[in-house]
Amino acid sequence: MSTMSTVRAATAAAFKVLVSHPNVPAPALELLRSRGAETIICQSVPPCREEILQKVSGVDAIFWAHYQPLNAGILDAAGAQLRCVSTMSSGIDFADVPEFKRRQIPLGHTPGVVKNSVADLAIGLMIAAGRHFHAGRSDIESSQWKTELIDWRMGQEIRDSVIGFFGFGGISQAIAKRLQCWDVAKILYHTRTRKENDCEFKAEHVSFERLLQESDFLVVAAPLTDESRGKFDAKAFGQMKSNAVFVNVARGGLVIQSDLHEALTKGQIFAAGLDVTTPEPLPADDPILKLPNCVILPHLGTQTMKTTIEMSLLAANNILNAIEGRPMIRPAY
Ligand SMILES: O=CC(=O)O
Repeated sequence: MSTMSTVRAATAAAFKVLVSHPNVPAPALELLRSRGAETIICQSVPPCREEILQKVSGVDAIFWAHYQPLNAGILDAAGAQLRCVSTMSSGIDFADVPEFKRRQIPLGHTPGVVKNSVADLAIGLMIAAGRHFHAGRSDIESSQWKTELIDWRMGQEIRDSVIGFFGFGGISQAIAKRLQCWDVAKILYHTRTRKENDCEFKAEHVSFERLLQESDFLVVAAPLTDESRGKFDAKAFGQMKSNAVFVNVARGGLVIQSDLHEALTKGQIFAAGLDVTTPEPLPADDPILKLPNCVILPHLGTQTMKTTIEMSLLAANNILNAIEGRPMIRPAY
């Protein structure tokens, strides 16, 4: 045994980590094990609550790798020795944060590392929705090519457009950064307070009303909270431009989906591109899937191998920091 590994074996106290999904990337599991963790891995896909409740008993840490409720039931089943939890997600709307605070259990998550893959996908949705990717494909399948018409499937261009962001954190800023060379007219954003670094992106902080009234493309990239839930309702869609393209890469809960359906059907707004819906999974017969001007993806924002590995390593490092007595890298509260 090398001197280094002798030291590690002598200093690393063994601790148990419940990993809630069998497909967590190997580098994260290897990192945890290299620092003394015994990993207890749930095998069911989709995750089975009973298996989690049974295996979580007595662990020191929980690596939560899916969007199922993370609440008092799980914390009780783990027991009083539980020292920390990290999700492998940016959003933590499925976690009962007040309960974590009440019990003073550190909770980590993985924002930041998701920004590039989600930003790429958001730009994809802006173009896909603005340029009729969904209806165009259906036109081909139903032999409805209308190239003889000059105004057939006219779309919205990003060039010279006002781009609005609801939320201006890492994801919105990564989109704004990409758009710097797209000749946009203006970048607007709405957050509770002005961001100090907004001049980097030549972005202007505006009221929610101005965001709605002036955006040609409106991108939602903000956490789902009590304040943001249902923010995009009939009243909001009613204030938007008829050429507006609405994109949501955050959470379905920020939108009243039936109101969005109506706005798209009535032509109150031009199109929508959604990576997130209510519910998820969306039933195959949901009316929103029938709309020609709505492009919908099954929550693929972070689904690249590079980002998934980065998320898993950040979640593992959150846990290791807490176990080793340091602050988590990305604490959720
Ligand atoms: O939606 C994805 C995430 O919260 O990481």
